[in-house]
Amino acid sequence: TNIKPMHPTSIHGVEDMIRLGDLNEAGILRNLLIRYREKLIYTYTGSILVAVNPYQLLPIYTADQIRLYTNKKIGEMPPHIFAIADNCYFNMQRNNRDQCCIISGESGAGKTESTKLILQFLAAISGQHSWIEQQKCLLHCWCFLFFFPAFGNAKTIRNDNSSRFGKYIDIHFNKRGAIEGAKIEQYLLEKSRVCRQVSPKLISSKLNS
Ligand SMILES: Nc1ncnc2c1ncn2[C@@H]1O[C@H](COP(=O)(O)OP(=O)(O)OP(=O)(O)O)[C@@H](O)[C@H]1O
Repeated sequence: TNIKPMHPTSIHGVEDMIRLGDLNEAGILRNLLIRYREKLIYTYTGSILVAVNPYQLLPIYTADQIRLYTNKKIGEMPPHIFAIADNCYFNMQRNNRDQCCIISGESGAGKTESTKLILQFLAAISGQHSWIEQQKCLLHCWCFLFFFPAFGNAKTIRNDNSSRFGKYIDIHFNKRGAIEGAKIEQYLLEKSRVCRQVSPKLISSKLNS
């Protein structure tokens, strides 16, 4: 008796979940599932971007995609992590104010990958000014992509390359909008993320069972 007909927006899914007729947990999950099946891993909820980890390389992070998302308003193009990066970059330039991006999710959700994609976008659009600036941007990105994982990541049951600490990354731009430098300001070491080796006894009992 409590069964309600599905709202038309829940049949094909929507790009911005603010527009969902069934704005409840089931409606949101269904919308994300419909889009995920079509390999559409990004969905907006207003100005928040929800990303579903595809666990496969999708052809949506190319140089062409960067060009497509540069200097566009949120909502002008389908939801994408590049749209968020572009929005931050142009708001910073337009309003001359610092911008902040918060990336959250459970272990293995794709936070580090999303951070890398934002850096990739910022390096591409801010390194357009000169060759030296472009090389500087690339150097900063390489530090993030290779040095930090080498020191601070470990394989866990949830993620083969899991970060053992949270990062607060400050990216500094010059007046022309090119990346000047970057620093990691704080480390957040959660107790639950400190890892240790499993005891040899436990390993052998697992192997024998
Ligand atoms: N956009 C994406 N495209 C393709 N694969 C992805 C994407 N996002 C995440 N992945 C895959 O999921 C794995 C886990 O992602 P990631 O390391 O970013 O998670 P995390 O949220 O930072 O986890 P943790 O909190 O444990 O560090 C990656 O190694 C990658 O294989």
